[in-house]
Amino acid sequence: MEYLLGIDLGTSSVRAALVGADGRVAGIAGREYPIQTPHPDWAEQDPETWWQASVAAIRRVVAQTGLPAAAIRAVGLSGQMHGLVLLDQEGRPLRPAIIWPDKRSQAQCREIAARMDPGQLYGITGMPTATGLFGVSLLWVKEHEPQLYQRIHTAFLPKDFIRYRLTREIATDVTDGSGTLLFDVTRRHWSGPIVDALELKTGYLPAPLESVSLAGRLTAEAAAATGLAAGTPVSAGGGDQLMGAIGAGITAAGVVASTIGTGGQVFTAAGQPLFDPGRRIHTLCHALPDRWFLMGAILAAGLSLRWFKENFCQPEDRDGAGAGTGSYELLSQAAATVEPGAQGLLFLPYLCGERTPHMDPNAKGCFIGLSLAHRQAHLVRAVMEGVAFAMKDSLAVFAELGIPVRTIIASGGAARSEVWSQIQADIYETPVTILSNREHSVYGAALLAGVTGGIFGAADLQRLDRPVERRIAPDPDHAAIYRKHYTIYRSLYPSLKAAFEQLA
Ligand SMILES: Nc1ncnc2c1ncn2[C@@H]1O[C@H](COP(=O)(O)OP(=O)(O)O)[C@@H](O)[C@H]1O
Ligand SMILES: O=C(CO)[C@@H](O)[C@H](O)COP(=O)(O)O
Repeated sequence: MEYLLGIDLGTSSVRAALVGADGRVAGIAGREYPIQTPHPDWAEQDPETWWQASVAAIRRVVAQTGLPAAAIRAVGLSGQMHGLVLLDQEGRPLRPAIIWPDKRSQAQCREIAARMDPGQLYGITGMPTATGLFGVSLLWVKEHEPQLYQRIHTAFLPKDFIRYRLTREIATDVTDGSGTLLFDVTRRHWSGPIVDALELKTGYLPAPLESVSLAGRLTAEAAAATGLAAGTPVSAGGGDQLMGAIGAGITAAGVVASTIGTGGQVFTAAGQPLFDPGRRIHTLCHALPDRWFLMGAILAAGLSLRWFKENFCQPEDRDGAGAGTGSYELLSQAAATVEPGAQGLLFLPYLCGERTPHMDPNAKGCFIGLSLAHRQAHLVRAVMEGVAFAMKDSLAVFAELGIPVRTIIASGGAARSEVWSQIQADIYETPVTILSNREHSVYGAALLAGVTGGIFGAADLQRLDRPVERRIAPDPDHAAIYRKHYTIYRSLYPSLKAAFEQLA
């Protein structure tokens, strides 16, 4: 049988998966790396570290499956979105990549709003202006590192660096391009008027390919490093959420994803670009050439629970052997002992500011309603519920815009927890489905490589069987409690906005 290799360059780790021509995952391996914060608001990663981690993950998954390199028909790429990677003329990184959680560029956001009407900008890009977006970070580099800016030969996105090291081809794709704030999402190309208005250049922006396109072939140098065969085709690939959509089969209206990983995303597919007059959702190019992608994104989703665990749950952290998953299991068990509503306790998960729906880098995390009755388990449950309320805000925007929500597919680390999955179904008031294969992004990257490599047709991606692990129905009694709490939750941000600004 022939196999496809998917690589997903995440924010915390890179994952490599081998998928057979029958659509089954033969093996998966990962390698973690840190986020550097040389200043409190900064978030950077070293592209060379990404490459070394990718090589290690590829070698590990190939060794695990024992497959010969010749059996791998094509390589596909998925990656964390919005980050800025800058190369010099020799193809060397000019500086660490500035990645999506970075918040240094608030002044540039204001400057962009002064240079271009925000409604007009959103109408072209489909992106609300926010710190951490490629275009905003690029403007920061131009203003703060002008000498380095002059030496930019290539500006592209995180997974593009991995493709470059595999093939030595400089390229990007429409899905990642459409997350930059410099892209015309309807025309699926860089926007000349925006680049001109921000006094940037187009010369260093690679032509955007459709995700299924062949972007290059593995060089002898990359073959030696990875153990793969020289000449193996490599597809353009795309942003991790878009590859996740391919992996989970989200290619038509009505099927919606709720992903609670480090960040959280609610997304679906559409036959045409759709723009939110409130500029709360992101409209991106879908990985299928005739489709678009509508997404609400929250910043501290799983990250909120991780923050709580690491700072306030030392015994659980220790008892879970520090392995991450074990300690989350203990917290899930604790949350399950508490009634829905956490005895009147609410949590706002704005630990890093917020994107959808508030688009406010100054928003702050809060527990509201604390009393002497509350124990640690109540706080854990409130964190899980607060994250689900924040995700429901995106579903509420979808409802307002007439975007249908018939099925919700949950994924990310939170879908490993029975209690958190039930909380999602109860708060969304919609059944939640969990697929057996939870690694949607790396799986989607491999499937798309199958189209590039000629194993699948694009239509097969939609038809492929995606076995269901479980379906969770909302509990009507819980839903009634959460409906009341959600009304209170929604009233809190407007009441606290001014205080958040003063605390910033
Ligand atoms: N067993 C679990 N129970 C509850 N939450 C979990 C569990 N495992 C992971 N998580 C949550 O998922 C988050 C990690 O999600 P994951 O999708 O693995 O990360 P990434 O965003 O790096 O891909 C953690 O921060 C945690 O909040
Ligand atoms: O910011 C977004 C989407 O807008 C994220 O999708 C990032 O692309 C990183 O995702 P993870 O590495 O947390 O899965």
